[in-house]
Amino acid sequence: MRIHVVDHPLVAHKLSTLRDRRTDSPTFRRLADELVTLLAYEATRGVRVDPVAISTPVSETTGVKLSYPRPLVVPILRAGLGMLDGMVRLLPTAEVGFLGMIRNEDTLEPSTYATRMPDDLGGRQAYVLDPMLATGGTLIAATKLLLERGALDVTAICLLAAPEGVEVMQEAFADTEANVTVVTASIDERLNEHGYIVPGLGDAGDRLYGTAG
Ligand SMILES: O=P(O)(O)OC[C@H]1O[C@H](OP(=O)(O)OP(=O)(O)O)[C@H](O)[C@@H]1O
Ligand SMILES: O=c1cc[nH]c(=O)[nH]1
Ligand SMILES: [Mg+2]
Repeated sequence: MRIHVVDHPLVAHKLSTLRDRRTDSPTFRRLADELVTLLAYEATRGVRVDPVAISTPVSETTGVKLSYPRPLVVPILRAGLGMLDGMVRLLPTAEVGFLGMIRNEDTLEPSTYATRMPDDLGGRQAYVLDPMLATGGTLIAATKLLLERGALDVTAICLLAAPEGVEVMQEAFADTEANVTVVTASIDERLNEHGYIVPGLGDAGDRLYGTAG
C-alpha cells in the first residue's frame, strides 16, 4: 500500500481551522469540501486517460480524455458524504456508489448497513471517501469489498489518518496485486483509548452534521 501525505500550506491552513473545536458545522462542511478537492488533485494523479484527436482553432493535436469504464467514487456514509461534492467537482463524469458503515463505539469493529454500487467492478478505478482513518477497520473492510468485486485499484482520500490505521492498512494489503493508496492531509500522533485520532478533529460525522449534542 502506498501512503501519500499532501504537504501544502493551503491544505495545512484549512486543516487547522477544521480541527479547531470552535469551528461550526457550516464552516466545517465548507472546509471539508475545499480540502477534498485539493487532496483529490493528488489522488487522481494516476487516473487513466486515453489519447484523443482534437482540432484547436490553429491546428490538429492530440489531447486526452478519461478512459472508460469511468472512475467510481465511493463515499462511506455518513461522514464521507461530506466529501462527495468536492470530489465530483473534479471528476464530474465519475459514477458514485455508496457504502454505509459504522464502527461500534465499544469494540471499534465496523459493520456495514448499506451497500449500493455495481456488483462487477472489473477494470474500475475506485476512489473511497472517508475523512477519518482511525483503527483502519472501516477502510480495510471497504477496500476488501471493492477489490473482491474486481476493482483495478483503490485510492482512499482521508482528511486525517492515525499511524495505527496506516500500519494495519499496510499489513492488510501487503500481498495484494491491486494498487491500494491512501491520500491524506496529515498522519497524526496516535489514537486515544476511545479510538479517536489525537490531536484529530473529533467525530467527523457529528461535526459535519451538527449532532455533537
Ligand atoms: O478507522 P476506524 O476505526 O474504522 O474509524 C473510522 C470510521 O469512523 C467514522 O465513522 P463512524 O463510525 O463514526 O460513522 P459516521 O460517519 O456515521 O459518523 C469515520 O468516518 C470512519 O468511517
Ligand atoms: O477521531 C476519529 C476517529 C474515528 N471517527 C471519527 O469521526 N473521528
Ligand atoms: Mg461518527
